[in-house]
Amino acid sequence: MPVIELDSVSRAFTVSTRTGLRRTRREVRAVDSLSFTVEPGEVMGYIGPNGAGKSTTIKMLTGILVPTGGTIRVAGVDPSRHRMNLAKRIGVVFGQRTTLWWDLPLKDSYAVLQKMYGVPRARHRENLATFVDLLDLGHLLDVPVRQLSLGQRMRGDIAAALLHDPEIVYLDEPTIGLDIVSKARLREFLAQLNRDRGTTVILTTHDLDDIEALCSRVMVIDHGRQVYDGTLTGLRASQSAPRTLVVDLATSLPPITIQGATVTRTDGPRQWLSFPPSTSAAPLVAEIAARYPLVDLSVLEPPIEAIIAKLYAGAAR
Ligand SMILES: Nc1ncnc2c1ncn2[C@@H]1O[C@H](COP(=O)(O)OP(=O)(O)OP(=O)(O)O)[C@@H](O)[C@H]1O
Repeated sequence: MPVIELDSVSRAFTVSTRTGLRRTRREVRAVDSLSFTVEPGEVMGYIGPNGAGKSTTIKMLTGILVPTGGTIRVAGVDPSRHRMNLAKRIGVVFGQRTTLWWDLPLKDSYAVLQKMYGVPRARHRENLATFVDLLDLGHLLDVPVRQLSLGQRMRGDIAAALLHDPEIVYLDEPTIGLDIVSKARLREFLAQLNRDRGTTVILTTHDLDDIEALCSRVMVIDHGRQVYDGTLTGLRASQSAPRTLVVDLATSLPPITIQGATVTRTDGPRQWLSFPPSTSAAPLVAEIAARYPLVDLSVLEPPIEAIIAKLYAGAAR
């Protein structure tokens, strides 16, 4: 049974603008007839250009905002009507701002959260020990949040969002501003959380490496409407961006001729062959190996940034 269900969900805002003495009001449809379901344990990337409606969707899923149309169920309940009860079953991390108490040491914030959520002491201790270990928070527990670096604070925030064992976690730009090593560690942690605890994760990000590293499913929205829902592989195929087979031959040769692929570049014994996204590389490799002195090879996928840019541009048109 889905843990998240949206049926024709819309959210409109009335914005007023002033030109000279005239004030005009117009309606902005931040989310427009959105329908989708998420199964328990899924890790879904939720992406779209600026102003696409991602934060508005997440706010409706947490019950902060009420839809102006359609219905939402999260963990079986309407989020805006059961916001307090639902809070015990979800975790939220906003990369841009902390939910921790600025002047308190991390460990005091965690103690407050344990009381707020009514987490049994033994379970709290167990969870805290796990997250302190996995997120390397041991040396930071006595430090007031205001003194933490961005990466340290983010790790602290993620532990805070998970201490009450939520079934669903919404992460809004969790790796924003982090260095490469911190990003990699955070992604590893989230993957492990999903693997070990079956936590459902909805991840909003502009960092497509987050999506590549974590998400079995990606949903793209633009102007409040869904423009793609499926796997990353499917997304690549849908935009028909070609894949590239890079072959290293024993010697420099003129461009090789293979059915179903075209040489786009050569550099000494290395040649780049472009082939359609719907095709498997296996028969091409077999043919090249049979006819040419093949030493090594690799397959390059089209950069995901290029595919997303193409998709956004298409949706905008
Ligand atoms: N409280 C509000 N009042 C008026 N308009 C709003 C409000 N909140 C959002 N909007 C508008 O709704 C649209 C969607 O905004 P939203 O913040 O959901 O986008 P987003 O996809 O999260 O963008 P970003 O990637 O920039 O964070 C935008 O046009 C935004 O200006």
